[in-house]
Amino acid sequence: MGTLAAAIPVTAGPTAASGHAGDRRRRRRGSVAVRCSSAADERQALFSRIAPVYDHVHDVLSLGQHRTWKRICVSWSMAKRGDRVLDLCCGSGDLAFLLSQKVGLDGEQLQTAASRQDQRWKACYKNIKWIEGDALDLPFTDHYFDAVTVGYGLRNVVDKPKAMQEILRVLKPGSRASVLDFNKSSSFFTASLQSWAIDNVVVPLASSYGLTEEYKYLKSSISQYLTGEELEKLATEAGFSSAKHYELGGGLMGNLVATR
Ligand SMILES: C/C(=C\Cc1cc(O)c2ccccc2c1O)CCC[C@H](C)CCC[C@H](C)CCCC(C)C
Ligand SMILES: C[S@@+](CC[C@H](N)C(=O)[O-])C[C@H]1O[C@@H](n2cnc3c(N)ncnc32)[C@H](O)[C@@H]1O
Repeated sequence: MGTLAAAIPVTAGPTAASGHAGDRRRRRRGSVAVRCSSAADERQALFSRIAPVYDHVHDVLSLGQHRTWKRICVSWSMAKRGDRVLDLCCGSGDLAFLLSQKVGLDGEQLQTAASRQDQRWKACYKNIKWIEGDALDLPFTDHYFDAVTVGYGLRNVVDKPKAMQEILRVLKPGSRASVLDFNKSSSFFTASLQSWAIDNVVVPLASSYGLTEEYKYLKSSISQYLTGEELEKLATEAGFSSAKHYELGGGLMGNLVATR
């Protein structure tokens, strides 16, 4: 189990009710879905250990660039005002908050999100539902979302084809999935630079927070990940009509855009 976040702006009246009809678990209208990070297995426990310093470590290590990469991921999802969107593997919610601003608040505010005590709190964030769920068994009906984002999550799920099939299932026809992650580069130079940066910058800094092993996992997870070309194939084999992987950050990161 892990973390999901759905930004679901609702218009007053019947749409609001139908907005819940799609939930497999049929939550009561106005129910508060509270995000709780499950520590069901070691990988979830790893992210729970990182959570307290997650944003700060990333700001320092990427010189704030991770926020740019996340904005690009959300932009390429084509989420727009009034859409119903999902941020899968949402973690501390960076992409969910960006999506929330994209889709905005239309009409009645239906949900109270788990609040993140942050002076940047915006009214639209009330359209977010924080849900504990499994990317491999999403608690939503078919064709439920106008866009899905996954930020640094697909690399961490144990069954990537199943995750892509679930994303496809919950997307409306013609909608997009935007998947941001580290890039498993085919370039020897880029792969060597990335490996050097993780060994000599990322892990030493993470060690100062007592997170040596956690960030050593990062390197092994990238080595076991898929290249951009393999991610495109993963998406089309799952049933997406088109898929394109774009390199970011000089090839250190990558974003897959797949259209249903
Ligand atoms: C937000 C980022 C990574 C999230 C993340 C994902 C994982 O799967 C992990 C697994 C285990 C431990 C930690 C993570 C994890 O943090 C990307 C930005 C943060 C990176 C750690 C920074 C990487 C820096 C580049 C290698 C070099 C950047 C050079 C230049 C400043 C662009
Ligand atoms: C590196 S964090 C990414 C957080 C956030 N998306 C970001 O961009 O910073 C990976 C997240 O994936 C979640 N995760 C891993 N496997 C999952 C699964 N099967 N279902 C749902 N979430 C999962 C973890 O709980 C963690 O919050």
